[in-house]
Amino acid sequence: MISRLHYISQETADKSHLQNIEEACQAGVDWVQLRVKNKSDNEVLAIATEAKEICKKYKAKLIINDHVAIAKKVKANGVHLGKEDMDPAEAREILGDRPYIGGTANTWEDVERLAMAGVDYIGLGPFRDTSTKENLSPILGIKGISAILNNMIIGDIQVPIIAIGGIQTEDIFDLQLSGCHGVAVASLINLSDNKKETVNDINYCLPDGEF
Ligand SMILES: Cc1ncc(COP(=O)(O)OP(=O)(O)O)c(N)n1
Ligand SMILES: Cc1nc(C(=O)O)sc1CCOP(=O)(O)O
Ligand SMILES: [Mg+2]
Repeated sequence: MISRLHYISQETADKSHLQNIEEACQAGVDWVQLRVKNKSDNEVLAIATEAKEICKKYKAKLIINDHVAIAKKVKANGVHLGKEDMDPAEAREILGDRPYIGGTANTWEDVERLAMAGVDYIGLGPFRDTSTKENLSPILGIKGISAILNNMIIGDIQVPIIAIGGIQTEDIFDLQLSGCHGVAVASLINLSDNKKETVNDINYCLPDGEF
C-alpha cells in the first residue's frame, strides 16, 4: 500500500537527517524518503543503514531517493527516481518485483511515460515554489495538477499521484479533492515546532484506506 503522507528527510540548521527521521517517525509518519544530497555514496550508505534501523523500530517504510544500489544494499522498501536518475525499468531489474519504485513527473507526458514504465507511484510537482530543492521544474499549482489528473481519468491511467513542492497543510484538502492519492512534504514537517501536531493535521486532511 502506498502511504498518503510521504515524509522527505532533510538536514536542518540544528538536526541531521537521522535526527529528523527519528522525530518524524515519533510524530507518526509511516513512509520515509531518505533524500541526501551532496554527500559521497559511502556517506549516503552509512546514513541509509541507520535510517533503516530507525524505520524498522517505528515500522515505517524506507524509500531511498536517487541511489538504487544503496536501496538494494540496505534492503530498503523502495527507491524514488527523477528524470536525471536511473530508468525505472533498469531499477526494477536490479531490485526485483517487491520494492516500490516511484518516479517524478512535471508534465502529462512524464506521467504517461512513467505509467508505461510500471512505476508504483508518481511524485507530481512542484505544486508551488520551495527552497528545499534546486532547479525546480515549472510550478504547476492546483490548476496544473488538476489538469493532469483529469487527463489520467480520460486516459484510464491509475497510478497513485503524490503531490510535492511547497505544500502546506491548508493545501491538502484541495489536492486531495483534485484526485491526488497523497502528498510528499519535507520542510512542513522538518521545520515544525510541533511535529506530532503537524503530522496529525496533515493526516486529518487525507482519507484513510488503500489505493
Ligand atoms: C515523492 C517525490 N516526488 C518527487 C521527487 C523529486 O525527485 P527528483 O526529481 O529525483 O529530484 P530530487 O528529489 O532527487 O532532487 C521526490 N524526491 N519525491
Ligand atoms: C524533493 C522535491 N521535489 C520536487 C519536485 O517538484 O519534483 S519539490 C521538492 C521539495 C519538497 O520539499 P518541501 O516540502 O520542503 O517543499
Ligand atoms: Mg533524484
